Amino acid sequence: MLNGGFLNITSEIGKLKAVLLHRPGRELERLTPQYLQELLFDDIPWLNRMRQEHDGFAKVMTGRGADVYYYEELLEEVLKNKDIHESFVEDLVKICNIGNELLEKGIIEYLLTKTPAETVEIAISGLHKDDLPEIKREPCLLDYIKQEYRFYINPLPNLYFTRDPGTVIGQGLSINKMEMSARNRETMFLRYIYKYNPLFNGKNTPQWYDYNEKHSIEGGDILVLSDKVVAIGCSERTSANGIEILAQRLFENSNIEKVLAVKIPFTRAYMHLDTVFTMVDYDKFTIYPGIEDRVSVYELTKGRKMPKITPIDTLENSLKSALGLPAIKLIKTGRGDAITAAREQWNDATNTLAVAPGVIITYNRNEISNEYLRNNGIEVIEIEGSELVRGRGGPRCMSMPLVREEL
Ligand SMILES: NC(=O)NCCC[C@H](N)C(=O)O
Repeated sequence: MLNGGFLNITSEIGKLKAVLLHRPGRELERLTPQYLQELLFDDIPWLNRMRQEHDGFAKVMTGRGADVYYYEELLEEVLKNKDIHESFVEDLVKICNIGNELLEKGIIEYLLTKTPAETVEIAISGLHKDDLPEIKREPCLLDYIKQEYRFYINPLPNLYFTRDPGTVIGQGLSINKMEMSARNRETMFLRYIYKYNPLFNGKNTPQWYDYNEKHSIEGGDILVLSDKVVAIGCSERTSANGIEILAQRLFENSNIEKVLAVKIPFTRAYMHLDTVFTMVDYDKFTIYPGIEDRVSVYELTKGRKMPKITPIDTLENSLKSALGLPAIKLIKTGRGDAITAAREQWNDATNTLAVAPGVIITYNRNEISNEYLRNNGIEVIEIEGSELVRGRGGPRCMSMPLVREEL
């Protein structure tokens, strides 16, 4: 097995040492009511306030001893190499499916006049049609038909949910295949960072999955429960096929011995497993009440070509056996009250991020759930999130842990 990389995640709760974020930028100012649904938003955030809130989130993590890295900075470092810049620009235009060769060529030429920082900015916030200087060419039908749509390169307003495009499992990295096309390009950025940024030490870091694969897997569904067990939600975003493939690779190439496939209802309100269930301490989880009875759990272990599958009766039993614990505690959001829980789950009360065992970050707006977590012995650090929450994600969604202390 390869050894010597920087990445190391063997639990959900070990002290957080390094994390990858994206500070919301101009891409959020390119959301319009017309395209909200397509871009997976429910409302239009106020960017300045959102950035303040995001800085507050980052500050809590640095205050707790974690190094904070930003997508935009790691990618910019990589693009300082001229050849990599060139290949990135070509891949960027290719993945956007613009569909007219001359136009694509013009956009590539334009982007190659930009500095690495400017290219990163355009790659994330999009290329508005008005920003492209006139290219000498005959107009194509696309110019007329798609006139209403204002971008050659779409903005990526969901990039601040860094949890989803990539996941560190053990000492390796899964570059995920997004189910939603609005988010596909995010994974390509991570691939460049993994391959070329020395921090990721790509040569010595195994890659478990790639965004070019056929079956979707999104990071919000992957919970690294221990150095031997991973839970993966089968959801609106993560396919059963993807889970099987990733599981078998982990069994063959890492220390992981068991994958719990947790099928949750396929609906936007519970888009990923971490929107209804997160780990908060050695033996404690927070859960959206009622979901325990609507999930089915399958234990996957190493098979000859594909994993062996054993259905397990309850989520609770699967966790106890996987973690080797006599008992676990499921702490219900909204103190178990159906209306409070539904309201607070929508605002990501269940989507907590542990910075150490029993110490979690949550949004301050979820008052009842936060108080109930405290009553159950959890230290809750609250952050502002009135604007951040409008993209439908909480502290766990907004972070991609790179290194945690071993338990
Ligand atoms: N892990 C997560 O649940 N991430 C939240 C992603 C929200 C984003 N608007 C999306 O729909 O993909």
